[in-house]
Amino acid sequence: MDSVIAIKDLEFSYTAAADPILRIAAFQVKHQEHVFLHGPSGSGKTTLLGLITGILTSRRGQLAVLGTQLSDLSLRQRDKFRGSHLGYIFQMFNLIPYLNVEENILLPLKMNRSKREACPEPERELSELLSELRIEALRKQPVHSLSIGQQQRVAAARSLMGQPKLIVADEPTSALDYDSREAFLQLLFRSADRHNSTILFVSHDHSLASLFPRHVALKDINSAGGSQ
Ligand SMILES: Nc1ncnc2c1ncn2[C@@H]1O[C@H](COP(=O)(O)OP(=O)(O)OP(=O)(O)O)[C@@H](O)[C@H]1O
Repeated sequence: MDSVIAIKDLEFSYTAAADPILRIAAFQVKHQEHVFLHGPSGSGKTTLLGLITGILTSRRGQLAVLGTQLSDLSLRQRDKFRGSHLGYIFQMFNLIPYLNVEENILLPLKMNRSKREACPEPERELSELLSELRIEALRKQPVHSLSIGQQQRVAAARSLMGQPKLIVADEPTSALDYDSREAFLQLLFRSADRHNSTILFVSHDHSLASLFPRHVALKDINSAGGSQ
């Protein structure tokens, strides 16, 4: 299996009566690629990530992640699939505010058996991630006491915990200045490469594109009209 994401003739609208927001004839992401997907606000980036992570489902076309057709899975199976194989970083990070840094990073292992099994030495992996993302000194601090940049690195560490094959990131750097974003991405890339993880990173901020070996404009793969 060469493609981590394989889309063919995918079509999606939020309601049956509405015009499609996404109509994608073909889009593939290969193993260990770092892909930057950009498009203006409202163009459908988050919707596409919702489909790839199995939070949303499409009635038309094919969408395979790691060789599994998501439409073949029930809602419960999709939740399990996401927990087992994906790591994600969202705009608001979705950290649990009253837990400390290490508790947040270890959460994917608590929630998912496959990730637990992929990680026989959780303490060692935790220490490596804390060190790689330069947050060792913060490990016992509750996340609500951290700066945005620190929270972002905790979210990145959590997304890498349990060696997910695919990491999807939805504008996780929007609150940072350019230098901090670049430094964060370099850390994320290094950590992902060490874990052999593939990255799909979406943003409306085109200035980050040059940091990625492959960039894709959503409008170039999406033939639906919408607000692009
Ligand atoms: N739950 C929903 N129900 C109906 N329409 C929605 C829903 N979520 C998003 N949309 C619409 O789908 C379109 C695409 O939204 P989406 O959030 O995917 O865009 P985006 O490119 O991620 O935008 P941004 O960069 O602002 O986050 C927008 O027109 C939006 O209004």
